[in-house]
Amino acid sequence: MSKVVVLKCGGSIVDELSEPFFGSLHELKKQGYKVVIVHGGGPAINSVLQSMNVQTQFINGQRKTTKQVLDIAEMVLAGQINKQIVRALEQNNLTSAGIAGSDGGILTADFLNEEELGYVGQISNVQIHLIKTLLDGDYIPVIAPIARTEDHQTLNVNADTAAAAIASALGAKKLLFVTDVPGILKEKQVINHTTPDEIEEMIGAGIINGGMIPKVQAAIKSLSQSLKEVMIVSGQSMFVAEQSILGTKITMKKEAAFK
Ligand SMILES: Nc1ncnc2c1ncn2[C@@H]1O[C@H](COP(=O)(O)OP(=O)(O)O)[C@@H](O)[C@H]1O
Ligand SMILES: CC(=O)N[C@@H](CCC(=O)OP(=O)(O)O)C(=O)O
Repeated sequence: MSKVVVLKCGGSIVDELSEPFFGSLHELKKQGYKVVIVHGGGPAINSVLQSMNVQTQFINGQRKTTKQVLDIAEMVLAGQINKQIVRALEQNNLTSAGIAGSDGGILTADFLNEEELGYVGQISNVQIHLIKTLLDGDYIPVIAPIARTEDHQTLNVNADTAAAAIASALGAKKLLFVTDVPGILKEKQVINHTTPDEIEEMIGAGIINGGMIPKVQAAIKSLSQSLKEVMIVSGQSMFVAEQSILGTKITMKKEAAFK
């Protein structure tokens, strides 16, 4: 298959995707990339839960998911947010098809920690057939982070983790986390380039915290021979500009970035 780029579109930014974001997608397609979008929707789930007076809690970046929370998460992710992104892409002349990771057997998962987290999945297998079929038809697959167990129980999956697993399974050349900050920030400055070792130090020092933690952890886990760099970029700026991508680049080692 031709070159694939996976974009993880954070829930923090889905309402604010702007002209430069769609311009970047057109630019990637022009450069010969097939684009896959995996999206989150944490803030939208929070607001529905709040309107229903249901308490919600995160443990290490994973939402504690009771049966009631699972139903709401699936409704918001695979319904509201998924369709919102497809509509925005179509409005910007990008043909797309919205699906969930639970469709076509894409994401199989085990319970991550049933006792502590409830219906939260840890991905055990990715089946890429449906994604490839859509890419072959020139659709941008837009994937909600919902998985199934081997015996068909639906599970809620952190979207950063889902994007990294899908990028690995597709042998993607690029994985970009599109979020509401222009990259990893240190003393209010964007770090242009960093490595897993430096990231561990920044987590230890509290420089990287909250929602940035599952993102950088997923990024590190996905680095491989085929996926040599992962980017964290803003959904409000053009992240593909004159062949170079703006944001924070994560590679195994510093030198690798200049090869
Ligand atoms: N060092 C850091 N640099 C940038 N953002 C950080 C950092 N540490 C924590 N964050 C937080 O991570 C957030 C992005 O993660 P998150 O809210 O989960 O977004 P998304 O919905 O896009 O996944 C930022 O808005 C910021 O508040
Ligand atoms: C298990 C788990 O935490 N699932 C996430 C799925 C959505 C998500 O990850 O959305 P963001 O990318 O906006 O954070 C949740 O319920 O919020």
